[in-house]
Amino acid sequence: MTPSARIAAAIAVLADIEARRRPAADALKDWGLSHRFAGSGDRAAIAGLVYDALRRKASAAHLLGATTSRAVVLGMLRLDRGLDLAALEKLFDGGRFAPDPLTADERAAVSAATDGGAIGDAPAHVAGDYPEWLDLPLARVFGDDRVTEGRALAHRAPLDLRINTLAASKETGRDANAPRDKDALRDKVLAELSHLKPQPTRWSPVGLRVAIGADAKSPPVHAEPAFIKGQIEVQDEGSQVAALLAAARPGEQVIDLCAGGGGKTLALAASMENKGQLYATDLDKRRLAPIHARLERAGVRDVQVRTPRPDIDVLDDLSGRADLVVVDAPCTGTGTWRRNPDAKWRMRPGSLSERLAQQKTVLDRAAGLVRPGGRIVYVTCSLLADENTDQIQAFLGRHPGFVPVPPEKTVSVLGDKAPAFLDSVLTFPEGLLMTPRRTGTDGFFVAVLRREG
Ligand SMILES: C[S@@+](CC[C@H](N)C(=O)[O-])C[C@H]1O[C@@H](n2cnc3c(N)ncnc32)[C@H](O)[C@@H]1O
Repeated sequence: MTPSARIAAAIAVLADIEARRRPAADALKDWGLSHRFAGSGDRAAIAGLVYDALRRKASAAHLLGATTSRAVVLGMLRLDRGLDLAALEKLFDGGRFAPDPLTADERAAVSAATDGGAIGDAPAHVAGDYPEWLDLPLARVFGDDRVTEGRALAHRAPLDLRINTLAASKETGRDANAPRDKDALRDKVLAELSHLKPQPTRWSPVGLRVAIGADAKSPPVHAEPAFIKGQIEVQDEGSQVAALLAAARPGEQVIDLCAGGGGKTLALAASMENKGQLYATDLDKRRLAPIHARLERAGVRDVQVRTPRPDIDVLDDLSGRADLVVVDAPCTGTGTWRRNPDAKWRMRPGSLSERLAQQKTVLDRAAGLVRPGGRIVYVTCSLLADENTDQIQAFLGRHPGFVPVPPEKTVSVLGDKAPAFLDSVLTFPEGLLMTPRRTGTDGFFVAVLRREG
């Protein structure tokens, strides 16, 4: 397909998303099924256009003074990809598979935008590309910075990988993860993945980052020998750091209460160097199911999966015994808008209240599992105070035996990176917040709560 035809296809897919209020992934899949001639490169490019347009939906529509899919794609190409009038006229040339030529109004609008994507006097939620109803909640956390925070959330996310240090002992046969074995593994993985040009991540000592171009597909990491051998996992650096901040130590009794597919469980198991006991559970057994294969592949030996059962508390025997309970809570996911731009516009106030109730339930359950002197680590991938600091304040009100550990202490596990990390995050008495703008990661809130002995 020509670049123009790909743009026309992206406009059609966006129109379908809007008209039928359906998820972008479904609309893209249907488009692929009804256009079987399109190759994988075409599909990736069209998906890239659709997701980038969703990322910049409000500012692009504002630039063009219209909310049609055509306006949003055109605005995105100008604001996000920096195409000037001449380049856009070449693409919108009215050819057989191309979008219609630009109108006089469209030409004027795209010419008015400055390079770098500024759009003048737009209100904060438009310039920051987020739903208007979230302006007040975001202003509460970020103040005037909410526009730049929103802009950073409207960029494409890189692909982050976590090196599984447990694979080092699998390779060497030695039980302990000696630092030299870990270094050797990292060098080996870097060499094996050199075609992806990975770079070490800024904060996580076990992270690698792969940049993804505008029209490029995410590389098929699952087919890499390093992945098959359990040496790498796909995990955003923010999620890696959240797991590191939990500071699970070898020999501890740790519960991962919202384990889902096991992303954090695997990282916690690596911190524990396969020593101690990690219990993984989730409310939803379907979400938990993939964890078994992932644990196997990663060479994790110290995890017991406790699959939920109706009318039975599968953690009953652990009451008041855990050194650490990790609550990777269900949340609105506002910190992951870079990866899910579709979710940004689909989010409704009702889903926030639902998540708040779930967070309260799961935090209260965690409180009953921690031993005196033990800790709860509460994590969300949300930016909203209601789900983060407010939720923790309310918890502390209900459970006066817990105290928050100050972020200055929590970050010490990052070693020599701790001071710069602390300067980058937003800190609160209850915890800390990473954001794409501040830490280059997805948005993650982390609170550590110690049960007094
Ligand atoms: C953010 S996801 C977990 C992601 C996972 N930890 C990972 O790193 O891949 C939140 C999880 O909480 C689970 N959940 C919701 N309410 C729960 C509850 N009351 N108890 C336990 N898990 C719950 C959901 O099913 C969902 O899998």
